[in-house]
Amino acid sequence: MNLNIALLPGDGVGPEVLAQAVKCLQAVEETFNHNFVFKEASIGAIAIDKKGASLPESTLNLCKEADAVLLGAIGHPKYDTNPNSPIRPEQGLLKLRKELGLFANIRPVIAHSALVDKSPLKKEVVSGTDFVIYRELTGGIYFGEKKLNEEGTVASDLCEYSEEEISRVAHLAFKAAKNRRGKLTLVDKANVLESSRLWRKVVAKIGESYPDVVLDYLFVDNAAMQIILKPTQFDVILTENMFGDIISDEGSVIGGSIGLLASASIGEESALFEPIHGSYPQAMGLDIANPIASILSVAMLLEHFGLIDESLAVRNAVDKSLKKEIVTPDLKHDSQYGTNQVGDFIAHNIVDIEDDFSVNDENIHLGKSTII
Ligand SMILES: NC(=O)c1ccc[n+]([C@@H]2O[C@H](COP(=O)([O-])OP(=O)(O)OC[C@H]3O[C@@H](n4cnc5c(N)ncnc54)[C@H](O)[C@@H]3O)[C@@H](O)[C@H]2O)c1
Ligand SMILES: CC(C)[C@H](C(=O)O)[C@@H](O)C(=O)O
Ligand SMILES: [Mg+2]
Repeated sequence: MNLNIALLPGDGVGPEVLAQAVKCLQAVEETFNHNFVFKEASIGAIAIDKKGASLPESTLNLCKEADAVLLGAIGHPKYDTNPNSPIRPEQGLLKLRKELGLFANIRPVIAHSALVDKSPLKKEVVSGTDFVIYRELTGGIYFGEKKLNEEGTVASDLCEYSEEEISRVAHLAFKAAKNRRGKLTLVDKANVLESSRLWRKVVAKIGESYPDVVLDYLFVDNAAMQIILKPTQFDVILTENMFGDIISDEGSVIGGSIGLLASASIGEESALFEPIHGSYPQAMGLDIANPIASILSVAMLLEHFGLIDESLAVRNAVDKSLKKEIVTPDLKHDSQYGTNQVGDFIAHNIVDIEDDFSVNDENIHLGKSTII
């Protein structure tokens, strides 16, 4: 397959983890005889420094022309410590999501069997966790009207949703639930918010056309508790933009590190793949950031294009690194392995499943558990 892939390394550890993802894509390209063309562009704080804009026009155009976008991370402490800065790295990512129409953000949360002792939660709580969050990505409070009065003493952010915005992501979530274990949980705050009540109405109506899927509802405060109390109860979680942002970072604790959680952002015509974590500025240049979230984003990219064996090959290589404990210090505090070595190990272990006799049933299950 020929694929044009736009690479946006971004800030902090973004370039370091993205480099490992690219190594893996190159290994897939070679092993399975594909042709991937990579073109790089800037976004975030580095783009502000270089071009005066967090999403330069040239970057946006490159992403629009590409088959897929692979992003590292954005964000810089000089903006985090100055929230009043009129120009911010995050604006670049939000604008990119909006311009590409990436309305569904898919974030799988899986407790890998080799890591159940690494979570701060008890092994018996996290074992068997396998759910996926469908987060609406281009609406809600992130994109509603923002106001600040002249004195700078009163501010507001509007949380607005239309039926159409809810239904397009809901359909994707129901389809995923149908292909998984048949359960969808809508997470909202319908006891308080009008927008959440609209979510319930629209999702309940759509649910009627998915009779194989059991739909239930949780208020977000309770959901935040249930996710760490009994994560195995979840299959697909559907939620609005901000709740999805928050509960996905919370969910990452289950697997042992946020450095493991990948995501796919899907639109009608574009798709972007990125770790859920940020630019982790404290780790920049130290070769300690976990590259697996970025590498598993590659697995999701390959699945998106129907390259299932290829995706499985990436997942199996990740699996091998976890089982052999070739991992970064977030998963093993005295680990001798850095970002680059973990990336090298995984890339070198990407083999066609038909030639890999070490693959066992668990690998195959893990490979197929992320349906996008
Ligand atoms: N999609 C994105 O690019 C994205 C996402 C979240 C935050 N951000 C931005 O990133 C900057 C830093 O934000 P933050 O500190 O709140 O969140 P962060 O995700 O960058 O880091 C939070 C903590 O998570 C852990 N962590 C993150 N990535 C890791 C990795 N690859 N390996 C191991 N551990 C990892 C570290 O303990 C870190 O202290 C901010 O500017 C923020 O706006 C960007
Ligand atoms: C950086 C920020 C705008 C972003 C978000 O809130 O969506 C991040 O936290 C994420 O989860 O991708
Ligand atoms: Mg986030």
